[in-house]
Amino acid sequence: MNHTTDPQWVIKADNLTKRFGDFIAVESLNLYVPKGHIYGFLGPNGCGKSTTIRMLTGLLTPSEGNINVMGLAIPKQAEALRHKIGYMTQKFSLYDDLTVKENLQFIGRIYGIDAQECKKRIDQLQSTYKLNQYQHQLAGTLSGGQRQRLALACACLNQPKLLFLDEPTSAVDPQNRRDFWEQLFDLSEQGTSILVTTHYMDEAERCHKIAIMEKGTIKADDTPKTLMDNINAHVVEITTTDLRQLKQALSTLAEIQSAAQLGHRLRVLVSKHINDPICWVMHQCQLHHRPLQQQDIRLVTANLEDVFVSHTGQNPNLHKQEG
Ligand SMILES: Nc1ncnc2c1ncn2[C@@H]1O[C@H](COP(=O)(O)OP(=O)(O)OP(=O)(O)O)[C@@H](O)[C@H]1O
Repeated sequence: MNHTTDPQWVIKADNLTKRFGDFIAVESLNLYVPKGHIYGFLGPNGCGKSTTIRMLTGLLTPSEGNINVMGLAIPKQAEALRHKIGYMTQKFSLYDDLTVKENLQFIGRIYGIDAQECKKRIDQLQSTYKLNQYQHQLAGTLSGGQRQRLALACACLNQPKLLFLDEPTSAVDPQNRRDFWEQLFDLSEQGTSILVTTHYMDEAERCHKIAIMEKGTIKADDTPKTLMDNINAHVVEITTTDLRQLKQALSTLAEIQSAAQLGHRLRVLVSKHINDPICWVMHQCQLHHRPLQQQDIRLVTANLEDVFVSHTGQNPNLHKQEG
């Protein structure tokens, strides 16, 4: 593949592999992120998302493969890349014993931004990310949402054209997550491309494109809508009593990709090769002495969580709790 500057892609990774001893954390991964996109990176805990980001940002040397980020060959030109990107790590690398403003000033000095220009940008960022009233507060005393806004402000101080965000909303309430995504769309509109990892399906659905990763490889990548339209399963919902036992019974069948309870409903993914999933599920329930009425069962439209489960065999919310 030609690794000269290609305006269409902001990230191109070919055959990327990372081994830690005998363990393969990332295996022959190909990733293409179009310029201007918010690109979501999904996958269970430990599937290799952060390792991939660390290779893409030049912090970790791949065992094999080629990386080109914004026209730069990585890791060879990692130093040049550092000035062009922003990176918000999972732990929001803030200095707890510095104030909000001091954190921003410190980052400004690391980037070598001229003092007057830096002051202007800090004023702007503190205003954009609603940090003005906290500017003299120690970062260590901020709430989760405030820390997140400060971390994003720090990542944006050098006006990057590409942002890497590793689980940026994990400690943040729904309203703050919503506001955060509005800020991401503002950045996107201003021409910033964004690669963001998340375990939240509602966030994944907001992305222009997503990749679903499992055990070091990408299982699927496309727009959320295309992935939902082309899911390789029928999605069936059952409303009846004894859902726990029904779930146990259905889960043993090879044709059932997953069965998950949602309140009074059981959401079941049935293999696509079953022609009439309603009839087939009703028959299986009958065989397990749990007959269903026609009104107890219906075909529903796939959501992104169904897509995730069909590719990874796992429930994204379980990963969050385990993580
Ligand atoms: N320096 C290292 N040495 C050995 N193993 C490592 C190292 N860094 C990562 N790993 C392993 O590589 C695998 C992938 O880890 P990674 O942090 O990339 O996962 P992730 O998809 O980002 O997970 P999460 O969603 O929990 O953040 C894990 O099994 C992890 O233990």
